[in-house]
Amino acid sequence: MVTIQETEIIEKGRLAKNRAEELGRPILISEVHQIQNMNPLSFFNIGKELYQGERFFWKDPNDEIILVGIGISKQLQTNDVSDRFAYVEQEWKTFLKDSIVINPFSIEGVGPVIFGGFSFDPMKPKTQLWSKYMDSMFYLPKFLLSIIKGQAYFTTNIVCSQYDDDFFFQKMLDERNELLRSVQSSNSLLPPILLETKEIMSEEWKKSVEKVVKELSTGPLKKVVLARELRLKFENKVEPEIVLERLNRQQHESFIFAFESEGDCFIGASPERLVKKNENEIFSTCLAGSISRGETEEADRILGEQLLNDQKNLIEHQFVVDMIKEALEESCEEIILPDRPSLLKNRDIQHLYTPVIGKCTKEASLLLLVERLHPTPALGGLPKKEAVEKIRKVENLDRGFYAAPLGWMDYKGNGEFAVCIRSGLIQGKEASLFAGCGVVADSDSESEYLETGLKFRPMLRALGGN
Ligand SMILES: C=C(O[C@H]1C=CC=C(C(=O)O)[C@@H]1O)C(=O)O
Ligand SMILES: [Mg+2]
Repeated sequence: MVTIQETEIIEKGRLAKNRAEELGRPILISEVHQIQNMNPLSFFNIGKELYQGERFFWKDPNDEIILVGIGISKQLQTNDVSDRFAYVEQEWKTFLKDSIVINPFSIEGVGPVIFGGFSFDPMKPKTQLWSKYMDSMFYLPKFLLSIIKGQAYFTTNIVCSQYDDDFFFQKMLDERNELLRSVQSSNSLLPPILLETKEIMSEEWKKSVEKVVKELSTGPLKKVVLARELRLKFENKVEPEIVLERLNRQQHESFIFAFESEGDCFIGASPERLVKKNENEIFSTCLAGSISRGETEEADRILGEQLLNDQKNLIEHQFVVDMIKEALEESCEEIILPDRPSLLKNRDIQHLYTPVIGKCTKEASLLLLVERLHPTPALGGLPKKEAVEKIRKVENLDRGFYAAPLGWMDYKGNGEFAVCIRSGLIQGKEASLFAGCGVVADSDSESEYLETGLKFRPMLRALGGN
């Protein structure tokens, strides 16, 4: 059992209350404790009863940073399309001002950390599908479990107003202790039973790929990523906890994420980083160009070789490399990347992969980098603006958070965002899965269709499909 004994919260709470009174606005108190290790999935599960719809889960491919948030102590969100990145940045800064942070550890990902993201295209008319999610949406959790390079930390965030008394702080601490006490209880959840899989407008989708291919050889567009949807029906309500546990097991070398909102859950296992910032160190990833995995080691190696030498895929990949390099050049003093892609192999698919590292200038904040990079031509196309407009026009899909940046940022400005592909939206007894592919002048609609089929597999398997 995990317990947190000593606590400064009550004492500092009085200080925060006075500060709130003086300034006439709520003040954040955040307290960090080092704790014994606990299973992050079990921690996510115990929030189920009291905090469903108010949880998030994040794990990077190397297990270096795992974050699980439960309860919402503050939301930063807007549907205003202008300057949404700067808006979140500004709101977060303002909110942190005058806060009281009790954190003896100088490591990333502990203390006040917000988690969330930005929808793919705020200009695309919203449908019912994503009605529970805003275009920019972040949570500061009440309770955050951070497992950083194997060591567990627990952050309690309390937003206190001038009207809060000792009783209020004691209540939060009781809530925390209750939560930590129940970590060991295991719940028996029903695995999803898939009843129906429906491809949404797949023939129309192939036609739009063909149409875009024709335009690519004549107009200014060089690449457009087109996505499609699978709608699934289940016998019972799908439990995100089980899906998360399976994704974590089946796609362990990916970013594993879940982001709940009012009963819906956006969830997935993405192999693609958008950007990570640790002080002035920047890491990004170019991932585009795909082929299937082989049944045997030899067959797999041959497929990999084929991909590494395939002109269509190399071009599809190079657009991403050029754009990411250019976007980072604006804010980085130094950028290092290999001159040829290597292979990144996931369970169902292999990709062309180019990692990028850089050293950014002082002015470059994480969200500024996210704004510059999103969407890379692995998700949008090239040129960026024209490609996004094309997608808005021809795609019969409300992408919502699919292919969008989702991740975390701490109070020191460090953080990481993944590109949320290989993902789906769970809604009670139904779910939508999304997959897209880079359409270039040499694309063939049937092969692109099959490629998206491979990209549905990780989510389908985790949801009990084949
Ligand atoms: C858009 C997706 O994948 C991107 C990432 C890697 C390879 C891709 C490709 O080869 O087309 C896509 O650009 C998706 O999985 O939905
Ligand atoms: Mg492709």
